[in-house]
Amino acid sequence: MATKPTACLALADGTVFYGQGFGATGEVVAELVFNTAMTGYQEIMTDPSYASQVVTFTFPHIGNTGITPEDDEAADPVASGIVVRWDPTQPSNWRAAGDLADWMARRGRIGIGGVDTRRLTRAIRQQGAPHVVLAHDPEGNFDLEAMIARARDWQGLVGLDLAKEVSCAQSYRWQEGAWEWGKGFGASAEDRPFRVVALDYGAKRNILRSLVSFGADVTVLPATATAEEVLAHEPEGVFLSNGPGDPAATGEYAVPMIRELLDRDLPIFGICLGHQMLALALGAKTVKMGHGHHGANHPVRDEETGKVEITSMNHGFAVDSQSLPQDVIETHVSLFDGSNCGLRVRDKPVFSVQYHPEAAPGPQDSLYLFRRFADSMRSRRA
Ligand SMILES: NC(=O)CC[C@H](N)C(=O)O
Repeated sequence: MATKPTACLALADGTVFYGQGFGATGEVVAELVFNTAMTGYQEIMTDPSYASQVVTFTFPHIGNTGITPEDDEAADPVASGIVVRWDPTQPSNWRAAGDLADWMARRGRIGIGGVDTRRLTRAIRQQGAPHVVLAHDPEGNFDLEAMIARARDWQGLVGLDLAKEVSCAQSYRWQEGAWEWGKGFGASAEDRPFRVVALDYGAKRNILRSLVSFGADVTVLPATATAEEVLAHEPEGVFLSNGPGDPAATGEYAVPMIRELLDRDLPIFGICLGHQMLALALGAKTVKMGHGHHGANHPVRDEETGKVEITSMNHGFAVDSQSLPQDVIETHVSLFDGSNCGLRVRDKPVFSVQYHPEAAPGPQDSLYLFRRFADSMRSRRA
């Protein structure tokens, strides 16, 4: 006799997937996205950009390397839940300090295993990222009608401001890095560290580490910090982090703050949500994508050199390149769908990318962007 399902995933259109639950019990409503990375499930789940999203992995073996505290991109998993092909197995990795399902149970995150993730991914590709309810009940009792209605009635990510929710409450100094790593890419040990203010809209730790590696002394400020508060730190450069939710929903605080900073002659570097908010501050528009880009193998062309980078991506909104003003140059383009992946302001040390140069997980082709930020601070000093 088949095992009774203990978890179920209901899509707003009424499609239901059953499987075996693991991790926490309960129910969440979220947007469902697929991620194609073959490694790095822990970094993905702890990336604050995944707030209010359930991630289905196209790679079938999730959990097999366990949980390693050094791989956390935030203190806790932020993705609402995960969908996997195979039930997680016992971890087998010398670095592992714990087990994925236990970790999820302790941190309140729901998993469902045994799902036909190919079929689910095809559905997402066809209809766009659906609203879903994911439920785990060891007794296997599910009120499907209520779940489908809840998914259908959920407002979704458009217009949702989540950056404020996941940001730090107070400012702090980030000191961990890998100086040697930066050195290999051109940071100079003789440089006095560059004073960098990093705005935390849901920053991944490996971004902060990468900034330090390339010579920054990083002070992290909360998402709602004003331009005055930023400038009080006398930054030599300002960094705008990644983060969850709709970039346009930060129009009350982040966008006007960035606009004020643009009037100063300051190097500014943005990643992902930071890129989108910088574009809004410059007068461009952002749009919601069909199913977005979530993976670790996305090809991007540098429009200024013709070089192709393989990048790590995680975004569901994008900058509309048609809306970029005259003084803004489109620097990078996705080779999957031609969408905007980078910009810079003509004659100013202000630039940003849609993808994740800090990897974690993913290839390190784009680390040069951290060096570029350090170089612009070095030139300003000179
Ligand atoms: N990784 C990110 O910063 C994501 C940015 C934004 N929340 C998006 O989905 O497009």
